Amino acid sequence: MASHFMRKNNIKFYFNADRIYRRYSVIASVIKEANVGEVTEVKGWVKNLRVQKELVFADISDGSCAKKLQIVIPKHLKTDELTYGSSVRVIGKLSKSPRGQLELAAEDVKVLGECVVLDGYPFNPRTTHSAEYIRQYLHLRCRTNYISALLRIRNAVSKHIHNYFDTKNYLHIHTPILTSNDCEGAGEVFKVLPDNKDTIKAMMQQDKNVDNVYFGSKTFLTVSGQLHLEAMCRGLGNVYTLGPTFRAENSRSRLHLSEFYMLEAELAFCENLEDLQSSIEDLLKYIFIETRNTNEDDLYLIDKEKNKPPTWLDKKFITITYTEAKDILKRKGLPDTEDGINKEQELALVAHCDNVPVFIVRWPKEQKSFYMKESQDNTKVEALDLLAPITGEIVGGSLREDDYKKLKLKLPSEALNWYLELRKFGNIPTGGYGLGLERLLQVLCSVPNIKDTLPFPRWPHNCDM
Ligand SMILES: NC(=O)C[C@H](N)C(=O)O
Repeated sequence: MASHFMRKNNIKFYFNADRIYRRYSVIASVIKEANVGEVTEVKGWVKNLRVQKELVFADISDGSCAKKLQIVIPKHLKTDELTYGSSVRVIGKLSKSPRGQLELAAEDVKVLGECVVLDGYPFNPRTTHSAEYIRQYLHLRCRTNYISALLRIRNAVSKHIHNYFDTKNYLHIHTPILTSNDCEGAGEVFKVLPDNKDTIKAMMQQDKNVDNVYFGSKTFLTVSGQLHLEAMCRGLGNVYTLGPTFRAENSRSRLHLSEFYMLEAELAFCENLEDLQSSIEDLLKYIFIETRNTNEDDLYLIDKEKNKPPTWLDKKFITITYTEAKDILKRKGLPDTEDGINKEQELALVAHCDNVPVFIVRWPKEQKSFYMKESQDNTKVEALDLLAPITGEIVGGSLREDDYKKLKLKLPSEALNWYLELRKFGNIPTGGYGLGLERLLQVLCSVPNIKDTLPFPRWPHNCDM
């Protein structure tokens, strides 16, 4: 449509026979700049449509922010294709509504993509759809307020994480996704094999064991980048990674995914759990505060009642030992479990602490992984779990065993000799932790089901697209 353009203050303006208008801007910047009087082009999806006698009011959103822009359309510009859910391009003059809200008085409206609601479009502006209902439409659900707000917050949180570590001088390390180690030893690895007959045939001529055909040893999707981070930490200092992580756990619970994003940090020269704890607490508070600053509207869109700042933001996190935690649970009369602390018990402990996050420290060594440092009482390890409201466990971490002889005895496989060797050459004490990004989002936004915190969740029998 536009035949020429010109620039003013580095903004492109198009002009054709009868009008000059500012070229397409996302709604976030149109609202932010609020240039009343300017003729502007916007594009987006119709979220609401109210047809009145002379005018049609359409709320348009384009995903760039939580807010919608109201478009005021003279009746003669309304076509049959302009319906709820359709995508549109509108040119109009920005003005203030009688209530002082920014709106666009449409001069030109073009439907870019029709949306035939009767043809099976699953959403409807007059219905409040449940999260379960929306979850059936993974390919369309980013059009809903709930999911779009969560995905904008997810984007912001990952930026805040990188900013935080950048200001603290940590190096961001890309740890591998394909690996031969099962860091946690919990039997939850996905095995990777080539899906190509010729490759398999050629490889099998060298090695008859089908498990070993690809890289010469069993290959898994990573369950944790920790061991690789530990290697990097002994040369680069403080390091972290934020990437996809996989667990073949046969669980469909509201807290589990087969593929999730884990933030893992490894702290150089870290000699006690208290230092590890204060760095976790500092990070979490930073993310919560920053996200409230950057995404207040999105938090409000998700749930204006529940998403008030948590009461614990200005309180110190609580610390109790594993033994004390077990005593508390006993006094509360919860059935005892020999092996660790289950979800119900985790949430009971958080409630006991007035919903302030609580570190459970010094765990029985047989319950934890081989790499954890033995406590002075050698039945325990210097490990921590951080429990939070909604999810229970949100962070797991430990000091790492730095005694060569002890580690050698606990090493689960010779394939990890490289890891053992780190203790031989200029070793340093380190500690680190892993924080699941999706669980963090659950706590931050009060989201009951983890499957709503990422675009395409994977869980057993659910990997169709
Ligand atoms: N980096 C960490 O300490 C996290 C730990 N490896 C886990 O997966 O729980």
